[in-house]
Order: sequence, then C-alpha cells, then structure tokens
Amino acid sequence: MSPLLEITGLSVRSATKVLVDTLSLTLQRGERLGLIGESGSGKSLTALAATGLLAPGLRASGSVKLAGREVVGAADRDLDQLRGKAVAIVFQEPLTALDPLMRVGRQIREPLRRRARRDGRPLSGQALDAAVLAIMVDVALPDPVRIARAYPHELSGGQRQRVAIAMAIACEPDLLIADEPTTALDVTTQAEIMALLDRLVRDRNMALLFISHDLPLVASAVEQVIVLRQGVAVESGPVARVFSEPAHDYTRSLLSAARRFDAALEGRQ
Ligand SMILES: Nc1ncnc2c1ncn2[C@@H]1O[C@H](COP(=O)(O)OP(=O)(O)OP(=O)(O)O)[C@@H](O)[C@H]1O
Repeated sequence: MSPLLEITGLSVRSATKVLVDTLSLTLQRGERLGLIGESGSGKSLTALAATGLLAPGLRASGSVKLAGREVVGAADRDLDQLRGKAVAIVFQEPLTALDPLMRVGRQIREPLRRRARRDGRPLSGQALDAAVLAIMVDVALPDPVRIARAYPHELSGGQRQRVAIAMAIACEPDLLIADEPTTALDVTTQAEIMALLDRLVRDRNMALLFISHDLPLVASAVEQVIVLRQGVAVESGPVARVFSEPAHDYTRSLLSAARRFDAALEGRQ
C-alpha cells in the first residue's frame, strides 16, 4: 500500500535562506507522527509545503507525494482535488479557517456538500442540515442548533477550534495535519481538544501529523516523532525512545527546558 504522505528530500528556500533542509518522512494510514522543534524551526513550512500552500516568495524542491500524487510543482487546480479528500489542516488560530461574516452552520455545510458530491451521493436540503448537526455533535459542540446559527465571533476559542475541526473532518480526509491546534487555548480547553482529536483520528482511522513545540503534548498524541532544528531533522524515532534516550544535544536541551518549565510550575503551586 502506498503511503498517504511521502516526503523525500524536501527543501524550502526563501530568496536568501534554506528554511527546511532535505527533510524526509512517511505516513501510512492510521499512523501518528509528531514534528517538534523551537519556534522558527520549519514545522509550519513543512505542513504548508506538504499541502502546496507555501507563500509565493518561498520555493520547494524535492518530492512530496500525497496519496501518490506529486505536490511539488503541481498546479493549484490539481492540488484542490487532493486538499480535503487526501489531507485537511487544523491551524493554531481557528479564525484562520473561518469566515467571520458567515454563520457557522453554513461554513460546515460547504465541505460536507462538496465531499458528498465528490463521492457521488449529493446531499442537500434537510439531509444536508442533518449532516451538519451530526458532525457538530461528533465534535462535541454544545447546543448545535444555536451554534449553527451563530457567527464565529459569538463563540469561545475552544468552540471555534471545534468548528474548524468539524470543517476539516467533514471532508473525510485520510490525513489530518494539526499545526499547534491548542496553543491559543487555555489548559482545560487544550486537554479537551486533544482528547477530541485523539478520538476522531482513531474512530476515522486517519493518519495524523501533529506539529507542536509542547513536548508533553506531543508525547500524549503520537507514536513517532521527528525533531527539527533550523529546518534540519536532527533526530527521529518512537516518541518513548526519543524522549527517554535522546541521541542529539538539541533534543536533550528541548527536554530539559520542558522539565525546568514543569519544575518551575510545580514550585509555584
Ligand atoms: N513567507 C516567508 N518568507 C520568508 N521566510 C519565512 C516565511 N515564512 C516563514 N519564514 C521563516 O521560516 C522559518 C521557519 O518558519 P516556520 O513557520 O515553519 O516555523 P515553526 O517551526 O512553525 O515556528 P512556530 O512554532 O513559531 O510557528 C522562520 O525563520 C520564519 O521566519
């Protein structure tokens, strides 16, 4: 079976700098991989390059195969067919994905309708409304009838992220990329969103590429991890092994910074 995502020797360059340097990774259905590193290490650029969403000033080279199709150098028209079906992304800031001027229910309806039409089982009218409410229930949005009529600014940050997740899974993607999906949320909401993502990824047998600088969060979410430093993968392997016996100084420094932070928090309690 060919991998859902196969990145081989991916580099991303700006006019002056190499921002991601010959990165390779593979994700099969049902696998969960974490990409960790400090701010600016190239995690988000990897996700954007994987989906053909790099900003115009950046250039990708190497190969990114999504569901067997080459992304590097592909036309936007061809990538549109892959986005949603093969891959969907949840970003740190849910407002990135939401239209501030459109009611939430209508925003969830669009990807649901598109996916249903693509699968040759078009949905409309009451059946589509029922599907919208069902997916809102699936992401545990409270009072879905009311929230479907609300605008994004009328929701809490956690509710908005649930809506963004609903829109992502409405496409029934094989691979979900979650780029710091809980960083903008308070600790309790963070835990709820992580539990939701965990359940959805398992129930729907999706692959997960989880991007975060938060090591304990990554440890709870994935089985394999890649450590990125200044665009270079310095270490990779099973998360339990990498975190308990880090082979690279940079990984050791990330882990000890996380431990110092935890200890400082405990000391304050
Ligand atoms: N459009 C761009 N043009 C030039 N440089 C960019 C562009 N986008 C990102 N960069 C640079 O590329 C590097 C990697 O950025 P990236 O957003 O992938 O980091 P990250 O690891 O996701 O960090 P964070 O956790 O802060 O989001 C950074 O130095 C950033 O300044």
